[in-house]
Amino acid sequence: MEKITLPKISSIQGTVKLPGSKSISNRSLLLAALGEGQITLENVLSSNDVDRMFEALQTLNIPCSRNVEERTVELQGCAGPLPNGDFNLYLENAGTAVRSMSAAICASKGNYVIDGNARMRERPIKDLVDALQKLNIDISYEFNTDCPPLNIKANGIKGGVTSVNGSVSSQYITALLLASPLAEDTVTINIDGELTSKPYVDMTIGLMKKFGVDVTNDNYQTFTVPAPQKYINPCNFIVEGDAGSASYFLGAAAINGHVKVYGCGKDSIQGESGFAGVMGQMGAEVTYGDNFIEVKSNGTLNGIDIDMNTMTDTGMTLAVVAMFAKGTTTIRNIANWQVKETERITAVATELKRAGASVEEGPDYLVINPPEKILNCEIETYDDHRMAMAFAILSLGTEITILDPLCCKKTFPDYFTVREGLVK
Ligand SMILES: O=C(O)C1=C[C@@H](OP(=O)(O)O)[C@@H](O)[C@H](O)C1
Ligand SMILES: C=C(OP(=O)(O)O)C(=O)O
Repeated sequence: MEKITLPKISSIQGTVKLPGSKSISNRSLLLAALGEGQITLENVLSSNDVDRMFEALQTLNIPCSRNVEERTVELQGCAGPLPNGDFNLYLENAGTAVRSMSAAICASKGNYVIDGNARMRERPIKDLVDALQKLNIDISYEFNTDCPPLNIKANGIKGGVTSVNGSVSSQYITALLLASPLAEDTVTINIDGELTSKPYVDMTIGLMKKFGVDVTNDNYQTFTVPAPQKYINPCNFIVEGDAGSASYFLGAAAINGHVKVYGCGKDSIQGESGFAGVMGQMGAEVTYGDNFIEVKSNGTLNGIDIDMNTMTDTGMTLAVVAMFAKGTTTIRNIANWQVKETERITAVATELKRAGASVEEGPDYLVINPPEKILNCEIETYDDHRMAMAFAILSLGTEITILDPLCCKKTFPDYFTVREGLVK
């Protein structure tokens, strides 16, 4: 579909059963593959990012089967490193899959190529490669670009001390952590600079614990993973609903409506679940339950000045909600938005301006002043699922056209259908 024109709507109302979290689906698939025993994963997301991870496990000949309708995956783990051999893995633009697989495969023995689509070939991975090279792993770039494709001549991980820049992506630290129990000896990871997106590292450590492995976190500056340790698969594991996907409905409800999302609640392991709290700070009525989050509009939203480093994905939803708030919204500490699906600071600023806002764009911040009236226009999405999903919220103010809306298939293929069921 080339574009979708969304008519102006007055409110958004209803309940949503959330699709599984992309981050938890991809972590649990890899953990299950490394773990000992048979496991059933439930509520696994079906979307490009997770499909590529599942296919990679199939390519590696890991015994696994999937029922997409029932959202389940059955898998027999390797009880240690992934299979040895020579394999090429294509992971499209799935950062979670490319980064974690690049480190995990180093524990095996063989020649592996890890590649992605054109945008993935522009997304930096040097910090992770440097950190792996410091552990004496033979990993290099196919084209000398500091980006995938990567060539890995894997011969196990000995262990030892490494360091990694923490300011570009937490996924590098997640990748090192997930692979470290497979080493022959303890791995110590020192973080250079301030670690970005910390809740994603907490998620990694929490899930490693669920699969039987301990990590010591010394104030996000040093992580120590005693090795070797074996991952043990629990019999079954339920993937939480995706808090990032929830934000498009909860953000719209904060403007005008009432939405309850199921599958993710007050004890969520996803930092992005804090997004509803941000809506609360702006003036919406918010309830966190055991397995739901509910947002009701309270009439007026006020602009906010906020550090969104811990909610890097839902910060984009906030930028669009800001178009409906009274006063200025400033979103800070978001430098790494530029190395994601697109250069997100620039993309968000450009499209908000197209819809009439006055926006100041900095290297790590956005200042958004909403227009008196949101303009009916065509929104470019830059092959970024979150651009398509977040900018659909503008339909609460005007008819809006979203170009290439199906780029949402990266994490939420049904987004526009589910949204349609809620519009009033
Ligand atoms: O570890 C993860 O699952 C993720 C970490 C975040 O990336 P950064 O650490 O690069 O901010 C986030 O943007 C991404 O969607 C998922
Ligand atoms: C940054 C994102 O994805 P990735 O896992 O590819 O980094 C995202 O989903 O917003």
